[in-house]
Amino acid sequence: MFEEIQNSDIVQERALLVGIYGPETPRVQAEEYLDELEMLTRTAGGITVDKVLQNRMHPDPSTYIGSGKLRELKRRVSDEGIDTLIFDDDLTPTQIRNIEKATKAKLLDRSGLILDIFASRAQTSAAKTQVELAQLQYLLPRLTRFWTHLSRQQGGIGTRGPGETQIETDRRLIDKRISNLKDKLEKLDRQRQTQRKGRSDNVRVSLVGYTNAGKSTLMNALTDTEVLAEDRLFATLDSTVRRCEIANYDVLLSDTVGFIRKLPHDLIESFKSTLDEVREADILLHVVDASSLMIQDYIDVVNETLDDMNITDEQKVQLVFNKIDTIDPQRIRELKQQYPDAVFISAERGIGLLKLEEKIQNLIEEDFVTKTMSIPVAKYEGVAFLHREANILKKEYVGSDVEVTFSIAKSDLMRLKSLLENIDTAESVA
Ligand SMILES: Nc1nc2c(ncn2[C@@H]2O[C@H](COP(=O)(O)OP(=O)(O)OP(=O)(O)O)[C@@H](O)[C@H]2O)c(=O)[nH]1
Ligand SMILES: [Mg+2]
Repeated sequence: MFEEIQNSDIVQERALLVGIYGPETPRVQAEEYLDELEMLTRTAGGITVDKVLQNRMHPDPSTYIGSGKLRELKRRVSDEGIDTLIFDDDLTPTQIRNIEKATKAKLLDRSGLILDIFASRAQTSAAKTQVELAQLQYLLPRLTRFWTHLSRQQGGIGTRGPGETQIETDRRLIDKRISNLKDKLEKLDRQRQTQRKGRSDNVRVSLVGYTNAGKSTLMNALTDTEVLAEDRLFATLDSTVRRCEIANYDVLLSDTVGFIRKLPHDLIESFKSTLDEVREADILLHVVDASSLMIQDYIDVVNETLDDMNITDEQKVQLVFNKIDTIDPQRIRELKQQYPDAVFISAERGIGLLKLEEKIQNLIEEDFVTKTMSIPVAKYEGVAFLHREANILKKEYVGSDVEVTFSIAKSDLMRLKSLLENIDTAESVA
């Protein structure tokens, strides 16, 4: 049963990729989706034999593609030695059943493929747990499919009764496993939270962006370390945090998992806590691959995913166009016009990094002010607040006052002021 879930036998499988285009997805876009699916297939270790697109108003509810196309697929599966059909959209259990029956090929959809890649790349206990949870949640509504799979191997027909029982047993097992995994994740979460405590004085910067945009390469360039960066999708699954200095500020820089369109919802759910680093960051550097053609699409996917993960827009987001070494100057000029606030860099060649650091410094300083205030000692709540939220630069007692020089985020300064106003100081005046 659990062997099936792993899907890892995709290694060197020969695959046909299948998608549709129509009123909602123009052909060029569908082609880009399939190119990306090809990259995913390669990352999973498969070989794309061909990409098949069909023009349709909607996916067919029972077979996704039309019956003519289905027959064509069936023929190609046997003629060209195709092992697997990979669909760009998620299929319903009915569609899976019907297509499997008609083509006798192994089926995978985009979510299944992404989950498979995540499973093969997960290194740490947290990532492994998160991926397994997502896989089981993905599998649960599709259990029938795996049963048809098994029943066919066992000779099929007539096994329906025992099959149903088997599914019930599997379902219970999986439910139990899911709740175990959730418990484990909660524990890991608490550990992580303890680790994060004590970091609150630093400025936190998080790298976010589409997979393969160059986040890890930028992390390496800014921190002089070696985080794995490679030309594969989802090279990074866990957040890595590194300390670095930017314009005299102690910065905690975190590198995170990349996003992709149609990221399976279960995966988003289970990776939520990995992205706590992002949630708690002061500044997000949104890294974009400047060489791609549909830049705004990629930016939108990242923004939508951040929304999905309830990452509030309290943080400042700085667009960083990477890989400018791969595009011509004319294109750079166009992009600069379209995105006047973006920074343009090549993380690999070290181009534009000083500009980027300057920008980060500006963002930090926009937010922080340095202040000197005299606070009556009696308003100890105010002083305690400062100790908690500000960087104290100087502190001196002058009579019944304490004179403090501190640097603080503007929003916290407002909170401090209203806190001080609301403390009743009648006693201290007397
Ligand atoms: N030409 C060029 N290639 C780059 C640049 N920055 C990164 N790359 C390449 O882009 C690929 C992806 O880089 P990564 O840093 O792994 O990208 P990532 O955003 O961390 O990707 P995931 O962790 O998979 O989400 C690698 O092959 C890098 O060598 C750049 O400035 N120029
Ligand atoms: Mg990475």
